[in-house]
Amino acid sequence: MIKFEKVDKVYKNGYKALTDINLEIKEGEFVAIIGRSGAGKSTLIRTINKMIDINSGSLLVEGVDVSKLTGKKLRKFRRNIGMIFQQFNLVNRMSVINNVLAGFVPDLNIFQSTLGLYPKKYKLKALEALQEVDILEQAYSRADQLSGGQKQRVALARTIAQDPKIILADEPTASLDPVTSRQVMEYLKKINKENNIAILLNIHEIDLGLEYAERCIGIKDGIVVYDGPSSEVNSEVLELIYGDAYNKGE
Ligand SMILES: Nc1ncnc2c1ncn2[C@@H]1O[C@H](COP(=O)(O)OP(=O)(O)OP(=O)(O)O)[C@@H](O)[C@H]1O
Repeated sequence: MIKFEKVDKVYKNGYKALTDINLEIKEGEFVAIIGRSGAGKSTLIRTINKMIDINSGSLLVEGVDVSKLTGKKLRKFRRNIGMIFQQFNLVNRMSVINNVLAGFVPDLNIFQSTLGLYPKKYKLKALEALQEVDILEQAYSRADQLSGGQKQRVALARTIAQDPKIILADEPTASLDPVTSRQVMEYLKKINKENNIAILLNIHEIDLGLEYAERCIGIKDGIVVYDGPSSEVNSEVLELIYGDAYNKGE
Protein backbone atom coordinates (compact mmCIF):
# COMPACT_ATOMS: atom_id res chain seq x y z
CA MET A 1 0.00 0.00 0.00
CA ILE A 2 3.04 2.27 0.46
CA LYS A 3 5.88 1.92 -2.00
CA PHE A 4 9.11 3.89 -1.99
CA GLU A 5 11.34 3.45 -5.02
CA LYS A 6 14.75 5.09 -5.14
CA VAL A 7 13.50 7.99 -3.04
CA ASP A 8 15.89 10.82 -2.12
CA LYS A 9 15.24 13.85 0.03
CA VAL A 10 17.56 16.83 -0.03
CA TYR A 11 16.63 19.82 2.15
CA LYS A 12 16.93 23.33 0.73
CA ASN A 13 20.20 23.88 2.58
CA GLY A 14 21.66 20.96 0.62
CA TYR A 15 21.46 18.40 3.44
CA LYS A 16 20.67 14.94 2.10
CA ALA A 17 18.26 13.45 4.65
CA LEU A 18 17.18 10.35 2.70
CA THR A 19 19.16 8.36 0.16
CA ASP A 20 17.84 5.67 -2.18
CA ILE A 21 14.90 4.55 -0.05
CA ASN A 22 13.28 1.36 -1.35
CA LEU A 23 10.48 0.07 0.85
CA GLU A 24 7.13 -1.55 0.60
CA ILE A 25 4.65 -1.39 3.48
CA LYS A 26 1.62 -3.66 3.30
CA GLU A 27 -1.90 -3.12 4.58
CA GLY A 28 -2.23 -3.57 8.34
CA GLU A 29 1.50 -3.82 9.05
CA PHE A 30 2.96 -2.46 12.29
CA VAL A 31 6.45 -1.12 11.61
CA ALA A 32 8.90 0.44 14.03
CA ILE A 33 11.42 2.84 12.52
CA ILE A 34 14.52 3.23 14.62
CA GLY A 35 17.77 5.15 14.31
CA ARG A 36 19.84 7.83 15.98
CA SER A 37 18.63 11.41 16.28
CA GLY A 38 18.90 13.04 12.90
CA ALA A 39 18.98 9.71 11.04
CA GLY A 40 15.95 10.70 8.96
CA LYS A 41 13.05 8.91 10.68
CA SER A 42 10.71 11.90 10.81
CA THR A 43 11.64 12.92 7.31
CA LEU A 44 10.80 9.41 6.09
CA ILE A 45 7.34 9.19 7.61
CA ARG A 46 6.45 12.78 6.73
CA THR A 47 7.02 12.14 3.05
CA ILE A 48 4.12 9.66 3.17
CA ASN A 49 1.48 12.35 3.76
CA LYS A 50 3.48 14.92 1.80
CA MET A 51 4.25 17.07 4.81
CA ILE A 52 7.71 16.80 3.25
CA ASP A 53 8.26 16.60 -0.51
CA ILE A 54 10.65 14.09 -1.99
CA ASN A 55 13.21 15.21 -4.58
CA SER A 56 13.56 12.10 -6.69
CA GLY A 57 12.35 8.55 -7.02
CA SER A 58 8.74 7.51 -6.67
CA LEU A 59 6.41 7.28 -3.69
CA LEU A 60 3.07 5.58 -4.19
CA VAL A 61 0.39 5.31 -1.51
CA GLU A 62 -2.44 2.99 -2.57
CA GLY A 63 -1.34 3.49 -6.14
CA VAL A 64 -1.43 7.28 -5.87
CA ASP A 65 1.72 9.18 -6.83
CA VAL A 66 2.11 11.38 -3.75
CA SER A 67 4.40 13.90 -5.45
CA LYS A 68 1.62 14.84 -7.89
CA LEU A 69 -0.95 15.70 -5.20
CA THR A 70 -1.92 19.33 -4.60
CA GLY A 71 -4.85 21.35 -3.27
CA LYS A 72 -8.13 19.55 -2.76
CA LYS A 73 -6.77 16.16 -3.87
CA LEU A 74 -3.96 16.40 -1.34
CA ARG A 75 -6.37 17.33 1.45
CA LYS A 76 -8.61 14.38 0.57
CA PHE A 77 -5.63 12.03 0.41
CA ARG A 78 -4.45 13.16 3.84
CA ARG A 79 -7.79 12.19 5.39
CA ASN A 80 -6.74 8.54 4.95
CA ILE A 81 -3.53 9.06 6.87
CA GLY A 82 -3.69 9.80 10.57
CA MET A 83 -0.81 11.35 12.42
CA ILE A 84 0.15 11.16 16.09
CA PHE A 85 2.83 13.41 17.56
CA GLN A 86 4.98 13.46 20.67
CA GLN A 87 3.23 16.62 21.87
CA PHE A 88 -0.34 15.30 21.24
CA ASN A 89 -1.38 18.44 19.28
CA LEU A 90 -4.68 18.93 21.09
CA VAL A 91 -6.37 22.28 21.64
CA ASN A 92 -6.05 22.54 25.41
CA ARG A 93 -8.91 24.92 26.05
CA MET A 94 -11.35 22.72 24.16
CA SER A 95 -13.21 19.68 25.50
CA VAL A 96 -12.03 16.18 24.64
CA ILE A 97 -15.01 15.52 22.38
CA ASN A 98 -14.52 18.81 20.53
CA ASN A 99 -10.90 17.92 19.93
CA VAL A 100 -12.03 14.68 18.32
CA LEU A 101 -14.80 16.41 16.39
CA ALA A 102 -12.34 18.99 15.08
CA GLY A 103 -11.14 16.31 12.67
CA PHE A 104 -14.52 16.58 10.90
CA VAL A 105 -14.35 20.34 10.28
CA PRO A 106 -13.39 19.85 6.61
CA ASP A 107 -16.67 17.96 6.14
CA LEU A 108 -18.85 20.77 7.48
CA ASN A 109 -20.36 23.68 5.62
CA ILE A 110 -19.37 27.18 6.66
CA PHE A 111 -22.51 27.63 8.77
CA GLN A 112 -21.95 24.38 10.67
CA SER A 113 -18.25 25.00 11.24
CA THR A 114 -18.74 28.61 12.38
CA LEU A 115 -21.31 27.59 14.96
CA GLY A 116 -19.66 24.28 15.82
CA LEU A 117 -22.78 22.38 14.83
CA TYR A 118 -21.61 18.84 14.25
CA PRO A 119 -24.15 16.43 12.75
CA LYS A 120 -25.15 13.55 15.02
CA LYS A 121 -23.30 10.94 12.93
CA TYR A 122 -20.00 12.69 13.63
CA LYS A 123 -20.76 12.97 17.32
CA LEU A 124 -21.49 9.24 17.47
CA LYS A 125 -18.28 8.48 15.62
CA ALA A 126 -16.29 10.65 18.00
CA LEU A 127 -17.85 8.98 21.04
CA GLU A 128 -17.18 5.52 19.61
CA ALA A 129 -13.55 6.44 19.00
CA LEU A 130 -13.21 7.70 22.57
CA GLN A 131 -14.71 4.46 23.82
CA GLU A 132 -12.26 2.46 21.75
CA VAL A 133 -9.37 3.99 23.68
CA ASP A 134 -11.26 3.82 27.00
CA ILE A 135 -11.55 7.51 27.60
CA LEU A 136 -15.23 8.07 26.97
CA GLU A 137 -15.87 9.18 30.55
CA GLN A 138 -13.63 12.21 29.95
CA ALA A 139 -15.48 13.29 26.81
CA TYR A 140 -16.62 16.58 28.34
CA SER A 141 -13.44 17.40 30.29
CA ARG A 142 -11.15 20.11 29.02
CA ALA A 143 -8.13 18.64 27.26
CA ASP A 144 -5.73 20.45 29.61
CA GLN A 145 -7.16 18.57 32.58
CA LEU A 146 -5.86 15.25 31.25
CA SER A 147 -2.59 13.47 31.91
CA GLY A 148 -0.09 12.97 29.07
CA GLY A 149 -1.20 9.38 28.48
CA GLN A 150 -4.86 10.41 28.38
CA LYS A 151 -4.05 13.23 25.94
CA GLN A 152 -2.31 10.79 23.64
CA ARG A 153 -5.36 8.51 23.77
CA VAL A 154 -7.56 11.46 22.77
CA ALA A 155 -5.18 12.17 19.90
CA LEU A 156 -5.55 8.52 18.90
CA ALA A 157 -9.34 8.78 19.11
CA ARG A 158 -9.27 11.89 16.90
CA THR A 159 -7.26 9.93 14.38
CA ILE A 160 -9.30 6.73 14.36
CA ALA A 161 -12.59 8.66 14.13
CA GLN A 162 -11.45 9.52 10.60
CA ASP A 163 -11.14 5.81 9.64
CA PRO A 164 -7.61 6.16 8.31
CA LYS A 165 -5.83 3.34 6.48
CA ILE A 166 -2.46 4.40 7.85
CA ILE A 167 -1.29 6.01 11.07
CA LEU A 168 2.06 7.77 11.18
CA ALA A 169 3.18 7.94 14.80
CA ASP A 170 6.16 10.24 15.34
CA GLU A 171 7.61 9.40 18.74
CA PRO A 172 4.18 9.11 20.39
CA THR A 173 5.62 7.93 23.71
CA ALA A 174 8.56 10.34 23.98
CA SER A 175 6.82 12.58 26.54
CA LEU A 176 5.42 9.73 28.62
CA ASP A 177 6.66 7.66 31.53
CA PRO A 178 7.48 3.98 30.83
CA VAL A 179 4.20 2.59 32.20
CA THR A 180 2.06 5.08 30.28
CA SER A 181 4.17 4.55 27.15
CA ARG A 182 3.37 0.85 27.29
CA GLN A 183 -0.31 1.62 27.68
CA VAL A 184 -0.27 3.84 24.58
CA MET A 185 1.57 1.09 22.67
CA GLU A 186 -1.16 -1.38 23.71
CA TYR A 187 -3.78 0.93 22.21
CA LEU A 188 -1.76 1.32 19.04
CA LYS A 189 -1.53 -2.45 18.76
CA LYS A 190 -5.26 -2.85 19.39
CA ILE A 191 -6.09 -0.29 16.71
CA ASN A 192 -3.63 -1.94 14.34
CA LYS A 193 -5.22 -5.35 14.77
CA GLU A 194 -8.90 -4.52 15.22
CA ASN A 195 -9.17 -1.73 12.67
CA ASN A 196 -6.55 -3.18 10.31
CA ILE A 197 -4.72 0.16 10.18
CA ALA A 198 -1.07 0.13 9.11
CA ILE A 199 1.11 1.85 11.70
CA LEU A 200 4.50 3.40 11.05
CA LEU A 201 6.07 4.27 14.34
CA ASN A 202 9.19 6.35 14.96
CA ILE A 203 10.55 5.46 18.33
CA HIS A 204 13.67 5.92 20.44
CA GLU A 205 12.71 3.32 23.04
CA ILE A 206 14.08 0.39 21.07
CA ASP A 207 12.77 -2.40 23.30
CA LEU A 208 9.26 -1.04 23.24
CA GLY A 209 9.27 -0.61 19.47
CA LEU A 210 10.58 -4.10 18.85
CA GLU A 211 8.12 -5.65 21.26
CA TYR A 212 5.03 -4.19 19.62
CA ALA A 213 5.94 -3.90 15.94
CA GLU A 214 6.43 -7.05 13.89
CA ARG A 215 8.73 -5.32 11.45
CA CYS A 216 11.63 -3.01 12.07
CA ILE A 217 13.27 -0.55 9.73
CA GLY A 218 16.64 0.78 10.85
CA ILE A 219 17.91 4.04 9.38
CA LYS A 220 21.41 5.42 9.57
CA ASP A 221 22.35 8.74 7.98
CA GLY A 222 19.31 8.63 5.71
CA ILE A 223 19.95 5.08 4.49
CA VAL A 224 17.91 1.99 5.35
CA VAL A 225 20.46 -0.36 6.91
CA TYR A 226 18.01 -2.93 8.29
CA ASP A 227 14.57 -4.02 7.20
CA GLY A 228 13.26 -7.23 8.66
CA PRO A 229 11.45 -8.90 11.53
CA SER A 230 11.74 -7.15 14.89
CA SER A 231 12.44 -10.56 16.42
CA GLU A 232 15.71 -10.75 14.48
CA VAL A 233 17.08 -7.43 15.68
CA ASN A 234 20.11 -8.36 17.77
CA SER A 235 23.10 -6.42 19.04
CA GLU A 236 24.86 -6.72 15.67
CA VAL A 237 21.90 -5.16 13.89
CA LEU A 238 21.69 -2.43 16.52
CA GLU A 239 25.37 -1.68 16.04
CA LEU A 240 24.72 -1.36 12.33
CA ILE A 241 21.93 1.13 12.99
CA TYR A 242 23.40 3.07 15.92
CA GLY A 243 27.12 2.60 15.28
CA ASP A 244 29.81 1.42 17.69
CA ALA A 245 28.39 3.75 20.31
CA TYR A 246 25.53 1.32 20.84
CA ASN A 247 27.49 -1.52 22.41
CA LYS A 248 29.80 0.81 24.30
CA GLY A 249 26.71 2.42 25.81
CA GLU A 250 27.81 5.91 24.77
N1 LIG B 1 13.87 21.65 7.21
C1 LIG B 1 15.11 21.15 7.28
N2 LIG B 1 16.14 21.75 6.67
C2 LIG B 1 17.37 21.24 6.72
N3 LIG B 1 17.70 20.09 7.36
C3 LIG B 1 16.72 19.46 8.00
C4 LIG B 1 15.37 19.94 7.99
N4 LIG B 1 14.62 19.08 8.72
C5 LIG B 1 15.45 18.12 9.14
N5 LIG B 1 16.70 18.33 8.72
C6 LIG B 1 17.89 17.49 8.96
O1 LIG B 1 17.66 16.24 8.36
C7 LIG B 1 18.18 15.20 9.19
C8 LIG B 1 17.10 14.20 9.50
O2 LIG B 1 16.14 14.82 10.35
P1 LIG B 1 14.92 14.00 10.95
O3 LIG B 1 14.12 14.95 11.79
O4 LIG B 1 14.22 13.29 9.87
O5 LIG B 1 15.67 12.95 11.88
P2 LIG B 1 15.08 11.97 12.98
O6 LIG B 1 15.74 10.66 12.76
O7 LIG B 1 13.61 12.00 12.98
O8 LIG B 1 15.65 12.64 14.31
P3 LIG B 1 15.01 12.67 15.79
O9 LIG B 1 15.06 11.28 16.28
O10 LIG B 1 15.95 13.56 16.54
O11 LIG B 1 13.65 13.23 15.67
C9 LIG B 1 18.76 15.88 10.42
O12 LIG B 1 20.14 16.01 10.26
C10 LIG B 1 18.08 17.22 10.43
O13 LIG B 1 18.91 18.20 11.04
